Amino acid sequence: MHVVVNAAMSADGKLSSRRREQLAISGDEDFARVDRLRAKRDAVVVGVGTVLADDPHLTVKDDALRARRRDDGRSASPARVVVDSSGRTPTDAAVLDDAATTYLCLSEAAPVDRRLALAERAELLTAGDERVDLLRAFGALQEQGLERIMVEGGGELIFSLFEAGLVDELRTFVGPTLIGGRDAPTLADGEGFVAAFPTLELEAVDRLDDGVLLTWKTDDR
Ligand SMILES: NC(=O)c1ccc[n+]([C@@H]2O[C@H](COP(=O)([O-])OP(=O)(O)OC[C@H]3O[C@@H](n4cnc5c(N)ncnc54)[C@H](O)[C@@H]3O)[C@@H](O)[C@H]2O)c1
Ligand SMILES: Nc1nc(=O)c(N)c(NC[C@H](O)[C@H](O)[C@H](O)COP(=O)(O)O)[nH]1
Repeated sequence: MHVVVNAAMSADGKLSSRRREQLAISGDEDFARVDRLRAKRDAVVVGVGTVLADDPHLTVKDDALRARRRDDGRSASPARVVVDSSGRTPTDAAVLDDAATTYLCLSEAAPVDRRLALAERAELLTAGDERVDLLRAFGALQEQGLERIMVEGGGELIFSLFEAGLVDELRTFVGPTLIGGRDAPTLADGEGFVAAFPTLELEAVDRLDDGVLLTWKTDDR
């Protein structure tokens, strides 16, 4: 399995404002790059915080990219995956439409009524007691044939994936804006590391829109 985390952040490292609403940090060029990256992957993963804040669709948008996937015998868009301990994904969320297969990674804490409501629209996987056990959940995704994984956020999930040692590559678009705010989500939130900080190796620096795309490889994979 190969896991690439992709996100856009402001010049001061925020993914959104303290209101946690969807905020376009990327410009057209970066969104087109994200679309090409999606088109190359087997699955696109987000945390439920991102579903609740952004209601993303996570599909490939460009017709030529969709057609190329179909020509290769694949679905037009990769599978979508939501990491959602207690099944908070709304049943009318855009990721649950029929544009692609969707997996919900739940924990044992997800109530039965939520499971029943969501099972009609998604494949349910369970790993972990209170929170989703990401090592087990990603192992289950691999068993489904999902090898090339892209993670699109948010900050809580990204931190946990680094903590679990699951990240191979990190791509961050740093946009020309400053958001600020101690409560605004950053690229990696969660508890934070105090020792054994994951180290990264810089692979590429590319100017894009009015910002910069940084491509990093992780050292410990
Ligand atoms: N700029 C970008 O590229 C970008 C991308 C995605 C999201 N965002 C923004 O980020 C914010 C949402 O991010 P977030 O950090 O609140 O939520 P998130 O998307 O990271 O989801 C976190 C939630 O996932 C669930 N979860 C289950 N198991 C988990 C585990 N082991 N580790 C971590 N989470 C687990 C928990 O309910 C947790 O609250 C929104 O403001 C959104 O607009 C920005
Ligand atoms: N690359 C990127 N640049 C941004 O400026 C931004 N805000 C996001 N945020 C990721 C988030 O999850 C978005 O909501 C989905 O990228 C939307 O995906 P859709 O168009 O609905 O398929 N991602």
